Amino acid sequence: MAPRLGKVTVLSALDDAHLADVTTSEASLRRFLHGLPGVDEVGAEARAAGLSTRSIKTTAKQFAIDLAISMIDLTTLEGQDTPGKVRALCAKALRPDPTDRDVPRVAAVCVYPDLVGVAAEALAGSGVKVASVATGFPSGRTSLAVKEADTREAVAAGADEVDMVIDRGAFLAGHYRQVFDEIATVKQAAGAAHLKVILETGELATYDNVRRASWLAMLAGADFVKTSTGKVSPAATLPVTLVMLEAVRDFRDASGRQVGVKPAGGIRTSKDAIKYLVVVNETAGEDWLDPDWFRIGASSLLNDLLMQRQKLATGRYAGPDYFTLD
Ligand SMILES: O=C[C@H](O)COP(=O)(O)O
Repeated sequence: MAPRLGKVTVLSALDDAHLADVTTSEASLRRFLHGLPGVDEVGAEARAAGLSTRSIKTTAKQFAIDLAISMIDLTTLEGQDTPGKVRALCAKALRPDPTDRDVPRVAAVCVYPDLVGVAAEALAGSGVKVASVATGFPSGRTSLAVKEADTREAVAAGADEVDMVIDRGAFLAGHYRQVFDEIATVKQAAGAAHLKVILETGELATYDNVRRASWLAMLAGADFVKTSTGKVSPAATLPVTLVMLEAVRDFRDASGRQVGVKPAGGIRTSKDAIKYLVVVNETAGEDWLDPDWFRIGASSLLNDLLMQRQKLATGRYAGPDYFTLD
């Protein structure tokens, strides 16, 4: 059973009347965010390490591999991306292994805004979502007007999901109201598209900040909280993801609204992906073990999952050359 760190404090702070109060001013947001219980650093790391040693046997492993595939936001975020590369990635998203129709599709393809149209056309009607980074990804150092325009353009071109970055400088300077307003503005600009808020946890310095940034994003309307851009090291880690999972769990208890979690950056092996699924199950619980509520942002994880899947089915590895490039 996961320790319910500070649940009582959070619940009592967030009854309905209070929820509105919390977000009205810089001072009330600060009071609330700094009133959240501190993260036990040693405890969070020990718990993540303990969960990552769980061994998953054959049938459960097969299930976990397919679940992980179905949760991938298959990502390309390179300066040299081309429409051809995005089309190839979309083909892979739709049919990860052309020789095996039982392999599930991934959840989404994640691209820069200028390539959303290409992805939307390639994925039309398939159920695989188009996700786009926006708001001056990866640094977020543009004006709010530009961030809004970036978001609107991505959605107009066909993005189902928007992955925005927060202004880490403003957050670290304690300008919580500014960060809140930015997220709320981008949420409005995104319209019906789901909003994933990237905290860039590698720049937030402490687990307490990760907890505060998660709550700030959720209070401002985030549909998902996401660890990283993949451009900063460290990117996703198990303890950081565990802290974010505790936050979404406690936020649902307090507000009744469920928010998803997306670790992203540096997740490349089946072993790692399965560790994340164990942490989800043991921290937030089964309700989050679904692509609607948990995603893995990755550019080069899918092939390893396919190789391990084939190894389980046939007893031997096909080798990386067997599959198309991630
Ligand atoms: O959002 C996803 C990340 O940018 C992917 O990072 P990665 O290339 O380390 O898998």
